[in-house]
Amino acid sequence: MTFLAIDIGNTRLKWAMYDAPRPGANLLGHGAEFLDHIESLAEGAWADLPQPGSMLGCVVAGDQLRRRAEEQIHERFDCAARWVVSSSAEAGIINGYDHPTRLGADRWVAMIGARHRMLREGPARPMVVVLIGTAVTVEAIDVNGRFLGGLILPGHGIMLKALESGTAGLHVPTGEVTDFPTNTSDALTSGGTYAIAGAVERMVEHVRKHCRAEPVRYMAGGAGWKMAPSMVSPFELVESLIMDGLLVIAQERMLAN
Ligand SMILES: Nc1ncnc2c1ncn2[C@@H]1O[C@H](COP(=O)(O)OP(=O)(O)OP(=O)(O)O)[C@@H](O)[C@H]1O
Ligand SMILES: CC(C)(CO)[C@@H](O)C(=O)NCCC(=O)O
Ligand SMILES: [K+]
Repeated sequence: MTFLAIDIGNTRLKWAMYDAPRPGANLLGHGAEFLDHIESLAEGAWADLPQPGSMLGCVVAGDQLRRRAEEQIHERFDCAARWVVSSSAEAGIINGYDHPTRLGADRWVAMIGARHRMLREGPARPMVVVLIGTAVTVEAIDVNGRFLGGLILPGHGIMLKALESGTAGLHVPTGEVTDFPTNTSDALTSGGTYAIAGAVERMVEHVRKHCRAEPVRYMAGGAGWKMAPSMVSPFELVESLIMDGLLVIAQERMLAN
């Protein structure tokens, strides 16, 4: 039974079609569209896909974008649109947020995907899970799968836009990440990169201290590959963390029915 997974972030919609709703399923196709281009999905990227038996997605871009995606799903496929809502516990993660449903669904799903991956590879350990997209999020999870809390910070693009709009002289091309930047481009690019790397490392230290163990470290998101070389503690780049989480949830829900 084929399965369609969709992740609607604040910049792009990512989708992936699998041959079954279970972790490790074979990928039949995948793609990403900027949010302005959602209306082209049914007649474009999805035109030649097989019918999904079911779908599951996560949305952080708001109700209007969710509805625009649902129109494309219903235009092209004969399956109900279902979206993950963060809850107090699901698929091995316990939600420590003050208001569990206010936690971004992308963060929730990524943690579920991460926990499942870690347990497949070895014994349970605490985790730090980082998403590097439009915004950056840094989650702390203890050895029992309890989400302790997380950071939200501006992504690289938003940091640069904020500096450009708040100053007179900071409109420059993208630079290189260097230890000692000696021009404006390199200073901005390195500043943004190390702001993210530094925040992430603080969370790694918080988890080490609180959990008294070395955390497993995973990162994902469209700009993850750009950040990976600049991280302080090494992070494993797992591009599919959100899709993996959607597969885990879809399988658990099927087994429960
Ligand atoms: N050198 C860089 N290092 C880190 N991030 C960068 C860099 N250059 C650009 N970015 C930013 O990374 C952000 C994420 O890009 P992208 O759209 O690929 O991620 P995404 O995971 O699809 O985001 P979302 O899920 O929020 O839609 C963009 O805001 C982009 O401007
Ligand atoms: C923080 C983002 C923008 C990251 O994509 C998203 O997860 C979101 O909109 N979250 C809702 C607020 C929260 O998670 O506390
Ligand atoms: K995202």
